[in-house]
Amino acid sequence: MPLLRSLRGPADLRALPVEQMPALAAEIRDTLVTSVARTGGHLGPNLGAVELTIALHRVFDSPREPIVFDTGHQAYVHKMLTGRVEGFERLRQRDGLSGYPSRTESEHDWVENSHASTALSYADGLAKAFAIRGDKRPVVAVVGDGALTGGMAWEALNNIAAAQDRPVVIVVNDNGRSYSPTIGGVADALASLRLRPGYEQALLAVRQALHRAPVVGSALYDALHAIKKGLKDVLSPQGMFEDLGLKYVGPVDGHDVEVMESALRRARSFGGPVIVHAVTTKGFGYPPAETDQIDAWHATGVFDPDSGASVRKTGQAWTDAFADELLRIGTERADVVAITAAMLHPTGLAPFAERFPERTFDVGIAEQHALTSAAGLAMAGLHPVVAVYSTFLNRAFDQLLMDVALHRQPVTVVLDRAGVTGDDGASHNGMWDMSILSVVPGLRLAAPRDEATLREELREAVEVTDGPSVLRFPKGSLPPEIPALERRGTLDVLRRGERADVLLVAVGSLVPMCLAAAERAADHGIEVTVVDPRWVLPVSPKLVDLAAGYRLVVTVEDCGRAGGVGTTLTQALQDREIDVPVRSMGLPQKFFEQGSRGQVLADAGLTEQDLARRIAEWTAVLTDRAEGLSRPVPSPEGQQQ
Ligand SMILES: Cc1ncc(C[n+]2csc(CCOP(=O)(O)OP(=O)(O)O)c2C)c(N)n1
Ligand SMILES: CC(=O)[C@@H](O)[C@H](O)COP(=O)(O)O
Ligand SMILES: [Mg+2]
Repeated sequence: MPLLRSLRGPADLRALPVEQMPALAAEIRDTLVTSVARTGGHLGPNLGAVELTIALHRVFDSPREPIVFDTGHQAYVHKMLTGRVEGFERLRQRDGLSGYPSRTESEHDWVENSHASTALSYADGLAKAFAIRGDKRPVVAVVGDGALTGGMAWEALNNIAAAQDRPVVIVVNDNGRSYSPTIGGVADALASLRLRPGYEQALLAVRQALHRAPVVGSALYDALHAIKKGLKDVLSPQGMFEDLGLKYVGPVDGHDVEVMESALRRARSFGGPVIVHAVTTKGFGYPPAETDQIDAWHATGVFDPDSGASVRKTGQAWTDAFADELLRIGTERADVVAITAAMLHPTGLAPFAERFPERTFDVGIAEQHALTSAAGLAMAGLHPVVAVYSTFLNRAFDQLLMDVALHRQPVTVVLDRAGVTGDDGASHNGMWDMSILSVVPGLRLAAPRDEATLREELREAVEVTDGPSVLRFPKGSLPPEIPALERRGTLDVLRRGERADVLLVAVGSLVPMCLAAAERAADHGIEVTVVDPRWVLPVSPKLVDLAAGYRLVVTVEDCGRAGGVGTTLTQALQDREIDVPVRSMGLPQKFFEQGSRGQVLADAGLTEQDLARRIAEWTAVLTDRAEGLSRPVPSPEGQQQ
């Protein structure tokens, strides 16, 4: 039986001789490539964490001694070694294996949030709790060099370094990259440490040489001890970590299990906070992932394992349209600058960066800094465009509220992956932005429905000069163009019902579904007018005027219902003392298990069938309450004829 599938858990792994580890690593690597080729996933990061994870589970007794993975996208090997290798057939799929650690999957998994730079804070908390209970077990955190550029990581390090008797082993998995090469002073400091010969390597080489030399017994021990002391003085570099009061072990070859084990055992023996600096290569052992476009192998779709060629071609993506329009704007306006939080390619800023390198800033995985730095750029007369995934904006809410909006600074935030993303699980769905941003005074938010409105609304956003403007669009391919019948202020009328039965306010990516549902409703004699508000914040007075003429208003959004368009429109109607009933459809405030976008939207009842049925139910209730539904279609200015 192959070695990997013979392991029931870490105890079996620890029982194997270290000489078998290269064979096990090769098997794991082969399983990663063949499996992720079928499902898609984070191949590059996991190929880089094979030996490191094997060594961790041979030195530490998970789950009793917690191993916390930062971001968690590199925990596939951890899952394989903790009894879940069979689950990779359905990686990132509904009822399959999560692409991140999952507490419901295994007691070995502690943290399932995929937002970076959190692991050290969890480790700090765990270590403090153990210390309070007089428990001396160590806590291990695996943090990437990218995640180490996030502010929380340094807040945690500041705390971890404060207690020299709390055993926290921090494994820095340093492959020099987030998606792209990691930027900034932290990256440079790691690079300078990385370039120095590793104490562990040298020690292992000396030990192997001595074992071959005619030296035995105490003479061997004395020689080794003397050499270790000498090596330590010469090779063990001083660095930023030791200045902080953290012991430092490394740099060590993160692809050599024996060396990693030695380093981890030494770190464990300290009994206090210690950094093990593992040097790895993203995509290690699979040439396509090591050579061309390493960015692309960070999170890959389905591919041919033999050639590395991507198998599934998708249509033009929302991101591409944004990238192209921003580039055009950048050629027209020298004051427009771009900011990314270590995701230049995924957020579509690469073309802008290529053309305007001096106007593009990669701040590392530091969204909070990105927003406040953008406020600074704006205060000096520029117009920053900050491109982040919707879910990652959450951590920069206060910066957007107080550093940008309070100061009425013209910053444009572009939220890619807004709405349900699905296969990256609960912490990746962009389902929070319209809820949290609806409370920001002076903020304008647009939700384009197609390429034309994306380009148009991006241009409108960068024209805003007295506060933040936000654009949100989903992951994936663009829909066909959706023309408007007419424009009223900022809103587009997309379909006109014969009677003022129902006004359907369709937001962004769900417009096609709403139009289809309106046709279904019409088949049952219910007349539905469909409008796209385009700018959902602030609520358009034209929308309020229009809504006043209908018997029922239904809002549909790919975002949490709390604080969404349904809520803000209801409040706007109340403020005008207009008593038209509003029914809002959106995502329930819950954490969705991984699945396809379609599956999660269906779970939330956001399908044309569900929407048509709900409209029929609501109108039936209203019919029971009132004498009939039909009202004359309101005149263009929204008043009754
Ligand atoms: C707050 C936050 N911003 C952005 C991301 C997107 N993201 C996922 S992994 C990753 C790069 C992580 O780099 P590193 O920590 O070095 O791990 P590696 O992939 O190199 O192993 C980024 C930016 C995220 N998960 N969380
Ligand atoms: C782990 C992480 O946050 C990202 O790598 C995430 O997987 C985004 O994937 P997409 O870019 O495919 O949406
Ligand atoms: Mg990295």
